[in-house]
Amino acid sequence: MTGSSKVMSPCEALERVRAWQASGKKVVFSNGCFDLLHAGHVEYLTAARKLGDVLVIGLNSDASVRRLKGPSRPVCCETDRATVLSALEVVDLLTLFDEDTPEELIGTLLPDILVKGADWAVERIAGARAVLEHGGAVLTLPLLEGRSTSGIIEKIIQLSSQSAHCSGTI
Ligand SMILES: Nc1ncnc2c1ncn2[C@@H]1O[C@H](COP(=O)(O)OP(=O)(O)OP(=O)(O)O)[C@@H](O)[C@H]1O
Ligand SMILES: O=P(O)(O)O[C@@H]1O[C@H]([C@H](O)CO)[C@@H](O)[C@H](O)[C@@H]1O
Repeated sequence: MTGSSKVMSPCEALERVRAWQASGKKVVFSNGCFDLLHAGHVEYLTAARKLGDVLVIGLNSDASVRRLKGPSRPVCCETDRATVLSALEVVDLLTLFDEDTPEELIGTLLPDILVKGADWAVERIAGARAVLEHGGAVLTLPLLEGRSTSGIIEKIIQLSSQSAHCSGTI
């Protein structure tokens, strides 16, 4: 499917997930803000996809990201974040959620495998209980050290203040 056709409403996503599961496919789910995509995201999503047959992403809406990461975030709007993520070959389906956590979405979709990066302890992962109670698995994947969206933002801020000093504008 092309990028845009991978982006669906939660209802459409549920239909697709149930159809995949009915045909014996293992559905992997992960969620996140995915603001400025970096190599850690790509490696993690590639590894997540290999855990099953299809990868479904729950993407935080702009309002959700703002509540979680502060008023200056996200840098990229939800439409752009969805476009970038769904262009990755390893992503099979993407749906937005507006809540603070994907608890409700995961409880509805009931994926076979729920994955987050190792920055999240399993007991803190939203939706873990529902997936485990339904016989699924909850896993964390290693982080690619030194990569983060906030780190990229910090680096840009530092570089711009250095260039401002050099040009004498501050
Ligand atoms: N360096 C990394 N290596 C592997 N996985 C990562 C890495 N950074 C984030 N992830 C995973 O990617 C998903 C999305 O995380 P998120 O969008 O918060 O990335 P981030 O770079 O940590 O952003 P921020 O710095 O704004 O918190 C999460 O499941 C997280 O565990
Ligand atoms: O991009 P992040 O900050 O890794 O994504 C968050 O993950 C939270 C996690 O699933 C623990 O619950 C989730 O609650 C939050 O909505 C973001 O997706």
